Amino acid sequence: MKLDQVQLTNFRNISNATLLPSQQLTVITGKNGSGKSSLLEALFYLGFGRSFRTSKHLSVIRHESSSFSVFARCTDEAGKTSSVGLERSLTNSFNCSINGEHSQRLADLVSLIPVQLFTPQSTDLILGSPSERRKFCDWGLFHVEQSFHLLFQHYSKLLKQRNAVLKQNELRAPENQFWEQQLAVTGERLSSQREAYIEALTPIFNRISKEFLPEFSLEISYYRGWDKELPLNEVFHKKYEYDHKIGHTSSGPHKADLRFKVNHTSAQEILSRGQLRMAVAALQLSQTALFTQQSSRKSIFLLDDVGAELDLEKRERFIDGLLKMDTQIFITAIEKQQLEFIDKYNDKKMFHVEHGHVAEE
Ligand SMILES: Nc1ncnc2c1ncn2[C@@H]1O[C@H](COP(=O)(O)OP(=O)(O)OP(=O)(O)O)[C@@H](O)[C@H]1O
Repeated sequence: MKLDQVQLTNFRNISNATLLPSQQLTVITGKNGSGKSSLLEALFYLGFGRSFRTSKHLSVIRHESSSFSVFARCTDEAGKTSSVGLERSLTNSFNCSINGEHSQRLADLVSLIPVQLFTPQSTDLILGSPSERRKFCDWGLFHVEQSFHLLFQHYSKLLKQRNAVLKQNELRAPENQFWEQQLAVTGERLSSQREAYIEALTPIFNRISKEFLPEFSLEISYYRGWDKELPLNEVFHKKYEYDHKIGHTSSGPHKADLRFKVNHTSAQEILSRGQLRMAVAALQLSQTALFTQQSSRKSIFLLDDVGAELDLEKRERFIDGLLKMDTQIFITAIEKQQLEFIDKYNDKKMFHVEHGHVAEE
């Protein structure tokens, strides 16, 4: 999917903007606080239904306005065009639309627009909590495995139910044991999909990480969230007393993690901040490659403040890699000089943002 036109209304400091981006590379420049990241944040909303900077939708609505909207006209790989968008208001009402049809189901919208993001906070993917890494893995599955979203929702619902029952100490009731069994079956299926995903990602990551960090041999491995020797229902059974004591389920795919090692030691113990960024860039490039390979679709990549993140050579390598996979890229930078190599790209568009006004250069 590629975006042909994007229209924002009352989004942060942008009252109104219409953008006709390049199908390949769109560069957005402007001073600090001009509204560059806000533009990317709006695009991120199309792919995730939320911001990458805040969990409060209301903070995104332009001051003194009652709602914001983001709409886009896009074309898929078969040449079919669609109009999609979403709106959020101060009363927290939410609406998304696909070709004029209104819906409350965010998944319908975000499944159409596969968006990835690289920001100054991207090292959280390695340094942050396991939930960041699960989200990373689940993004790939959500966009490729049709059954994943339902499976994930089903598992989350059953897990909530087990946790509620655990607090009441009624898990041994026969009807609750039935639900626990369902949780174990769903958890095993969810975990198999994640394992297969990481297995497919690993050789791609091994190749790409060597290009970004040739001096290291980075390894990625998957921890499924419980003892690899035991089936999940047995673990639930064995840990019942402990889970009851702590009031929630301590094992299962909701505890899964990805681990990164360099010479058998945690990557975060060895790599510098800049090297961690390169490892994340390699990881995201690998995910884009796998996405393209598994789905024959194109993704949209947002690179925020790229100048602060990678050195010039790695910036170029990253962008070259994404363009090779026909990814539609949006980059923000304070100054064009941070991207001095972009003259070599023919299909590009440049925009400048000043006090929330977006103009093509
Ligand atoms: N809800 C809002 N309504 C109006 N303006 C807002 C709102 N939220 C944030 N702003 C302002 O919008 C401006 C744009 O911020 P943004 O983060 O997009 O800038 P930027 O160009 O990416 O800057 P930097 O280079 O410093 O990261 C800031 O001046 C900010 O104070």
